[in-house]
Amino acid sequence: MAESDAKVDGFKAAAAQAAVELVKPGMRLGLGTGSTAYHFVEAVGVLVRNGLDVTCVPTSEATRSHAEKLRIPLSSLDETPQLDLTVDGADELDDQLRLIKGGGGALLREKIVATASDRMVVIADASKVSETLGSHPLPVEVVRFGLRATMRLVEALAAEAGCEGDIRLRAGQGDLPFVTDQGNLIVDCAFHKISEPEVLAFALKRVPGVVEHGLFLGLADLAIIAGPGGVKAMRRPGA
Ligand SMILES: O=C(CO)[C@H](O)[C@H](O)COP(=O)(O)O
Repeated sequence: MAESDAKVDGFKAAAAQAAVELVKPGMRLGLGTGSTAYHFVEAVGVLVRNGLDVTCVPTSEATRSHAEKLRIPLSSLDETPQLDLTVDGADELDDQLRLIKGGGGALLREKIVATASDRMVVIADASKVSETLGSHPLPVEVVRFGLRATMRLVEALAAEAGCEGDIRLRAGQGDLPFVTDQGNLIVDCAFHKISEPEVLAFALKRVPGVVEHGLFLGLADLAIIAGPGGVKAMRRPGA
């Protein structure tokens, strides 16, 4: 039976609380996006209120406004191009800490911030862990120009990479498409099973209209997973 929303939210909060233990004075932090990262931002807000000195780079406008309300000192990657630690959620992860991200539409900034960080830590409730990626649709950020041609090419190259399924433009408000913080669109690809994420990632990067995809490969070092059995750490093999 599926856990209740309140229970799942409690697991998200527990994972975030465990991750905040990694935050040390003077750190430059990347702040993720989504309902799990929300708890982490809240916890950092408490540390800041208690006098901790940190500098944070948000991965979305939503996280920026949340952090501003908590008076967390903010910076940008232009001012602070190298970060010590980024803590972010994920839509799905496997035991090699390969991730699907972008359910909240922030994948591009999230990937840029995670890549600029010495360490990326994922926080999630246990329902996000999968044996094989693909249960969650893969978000792909695309430019508006040539949208239909880009979607056709995504479909064709993904099929060559062994992934087939429904590919659709993410809806926003009313009849409008969802627009990312960077002014791009998101195409959600319901592949159901991504047996070789590296092969698919390489294929998607060949499409000129694709800005970035939600496969985060080799980026996360540690995942903090909370569920009915408590809080557990998963490490990337070889990290
Ligand atoms: O990638 C993301 C946003 O772009 C989020 O981290 C991901 O969607 C998980 O969100 P949540 O913690 O709300 O389940």
